[in-house]
Amino acid sequence: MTQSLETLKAAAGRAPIVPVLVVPDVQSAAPLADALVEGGLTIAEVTLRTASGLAVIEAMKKAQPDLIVGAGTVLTGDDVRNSIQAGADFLVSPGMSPKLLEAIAEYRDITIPGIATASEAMSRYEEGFKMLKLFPAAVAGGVPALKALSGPLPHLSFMPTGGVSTDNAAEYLALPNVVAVGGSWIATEKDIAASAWSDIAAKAKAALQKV
Ligand SMILES: O=C(O)C(=O)C[C@H](O)[C@H](O)COP(=O)(O)O
Repeated sequence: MTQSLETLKAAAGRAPIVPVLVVPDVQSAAPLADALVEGGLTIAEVTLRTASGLAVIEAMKKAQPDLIVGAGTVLTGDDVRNSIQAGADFLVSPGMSPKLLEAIAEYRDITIPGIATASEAMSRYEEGFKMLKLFPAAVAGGVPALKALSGPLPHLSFMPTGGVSTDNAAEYLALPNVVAVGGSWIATEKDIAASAWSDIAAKAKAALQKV
C-alpha cells in the first residue's frame, strides 16, 4: 500500500496520466496492467463500477507489483473498506458525503476526493485532504478554473478528470497545481472488451509523448 500521496506524486512525475478503468472481468486485469506498464504508465485507477472491480485491483497489483493501483468511484464505507482490503494504493471519489467522509477519514493521506467548486476544495482541505480531483473537469471550468483556484488556494494540488484527452492533457499539466490528469480515453471499456492490449499501450505512449 502507498505510504502517502507523495509516492503517487513521485510516480506521476514520471508519467502524469492516470487511466480511469472500467473493467468488466478479472481475466482482463493482468494483460491490462502489462499493457499500461508497457505504455510507460505508473498509476492506474480501477473504478468500482463493475462487480469485478475489487478483484481486478488485486489481480493488477499481482501482475505488476510496481504499478500504483487505486480504487475509483469510491462512494460508501463498504467501498472504502473493500478497496483497502483488496490492496488499493489510493482511493478516488467523485465527490464527498457525510457518511463517506466518516469512513474515509482514516485514509485521508491516500484519498483524492472530487470537488467542483472553491467551497468544496476549502472543505476538503479543512478535513485534511491535500490532493483533489477536479470533477467533471471539463464541466467544472477546466484549465481556467484550476488557474483561478491556484490564486487563493495555492497549497492544493489537483488531478483533473472528466473530459481530459491527449489533445488537452498538456494544457492541464502545464499548471503548477496539477499533479496528474485522469481519464478513460487511454483504455476505454471498448478497448478492454476487445482485448486491444497493444492499442492501449500505444495510446499511453502517444499521450505521454505529448505531455
Ligand atoms: O467513476 C468515477 O468515479 C470517475 O472517476 C469518473 C471518471 O473520472 C470519468 O468518467 C472519466 O471521465 P472521461 O475521461 O471523460 O471518460
